[in-house]
Amino acid sequence: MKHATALKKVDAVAIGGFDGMHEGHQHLFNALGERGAIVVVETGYANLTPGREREHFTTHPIVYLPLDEIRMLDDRGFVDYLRERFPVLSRIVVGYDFRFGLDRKFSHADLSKAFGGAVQVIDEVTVGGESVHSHKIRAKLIIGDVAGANRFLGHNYTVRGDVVRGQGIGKKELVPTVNMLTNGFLLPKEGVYASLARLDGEEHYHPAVSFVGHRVTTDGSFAVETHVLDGEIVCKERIDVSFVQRLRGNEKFASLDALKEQIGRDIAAARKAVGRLEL
Ligand SMILES: Cc1cc2nc3c(=O)[nH]c(=O)nc-3n(C[C@H](O)[C@H](O)[C@H](O)COP(=O)(O)O)c2cc1C
Ligand SMILES: Nc1ncnc2c1ncn2[C@@H]1O[C@H](COP(=O)(O)OP(=O)(O)O)[C@@H](O)[C@H]1O
Repeated sequence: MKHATALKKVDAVAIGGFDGMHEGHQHLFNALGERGAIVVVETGYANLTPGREREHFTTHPIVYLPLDEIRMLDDRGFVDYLRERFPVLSRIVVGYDFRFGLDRKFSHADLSKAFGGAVQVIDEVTVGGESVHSHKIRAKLIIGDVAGANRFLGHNYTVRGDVVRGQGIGKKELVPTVNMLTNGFLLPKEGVYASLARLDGEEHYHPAVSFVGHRVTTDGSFAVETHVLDGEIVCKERIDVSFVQRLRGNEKFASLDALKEQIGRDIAAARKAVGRLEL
């Protein structure tokens, strides 16, 4: 949040790490009123929505607290710390498993006692009978289950980054692709994905197919590259790639022609998966 004056009006906060801004987190945010803010406890390990990426998934202002500043506080110390920053705070929203303080010693019950005001505890949020948590979303991405990760997130898993130059083979001999850096984001398992791409901050997403992995058929280097399905495009600075469905694993082909044929099949499969999808 930019203005210290705005903090003075915040009457409710939701507290947590909030990496992913997933379905469970959204239930907390829904309980915040008009003057509610999100308090992110920054561990430095967020890789689903690193840093300010979280701001794409909420309309509430976000205040970032470094974990080092609060990890040693006891329940009273933590409440004092919050009151200092939010002088008219009357409600704290946390999840059923919220813990804080040294060795995660304190629970929402301790917070309730120390705060005196309202502590609203959100029940466990599940999807398909499974409890939603950031670490489970990471586990799904690592095995390439982007569809499963998306169900937990409640939105398509999206990585953003600067556009970089590729080897220059794609455009000449295969298909044109936008290569990107994905600093800070966890990438799904190496392979080919039906995706949606937003180019240079455009409003809408284009259906696309993305490759994540070592280009074992060509120079062996690691790349995240996206071919947009709906014709010639220009993308110079930034690209957002949302992963929708895994199509296949990374493979080494005997020739560029064999890879090109497979890419043709990937494009057809991606078109089927995302051709008519809109965000
Ligand atoms: C849809 C798609 C699928 C791909 N699949 C593979 C693959 O299975 N194995 C591989 O080594 N490279 C794969 N690639 C990456 C190509 O090797 C890469 O596009 C080529 O090296 C050109 O790179 P450049 O854009 O940097 O010039 C794929 C690329 C796309 C667009
Ligand atoms: N599935 C869920 N149901 C209800 N509350 C949750 C859920 N997941 C997280 N929360 C709450 O959201 C806040 C942020 O939790 P955090 O630890 O960052 O999420 P996660 O457990 O997904 O890593 C905490 O108050 C936590 O209790």
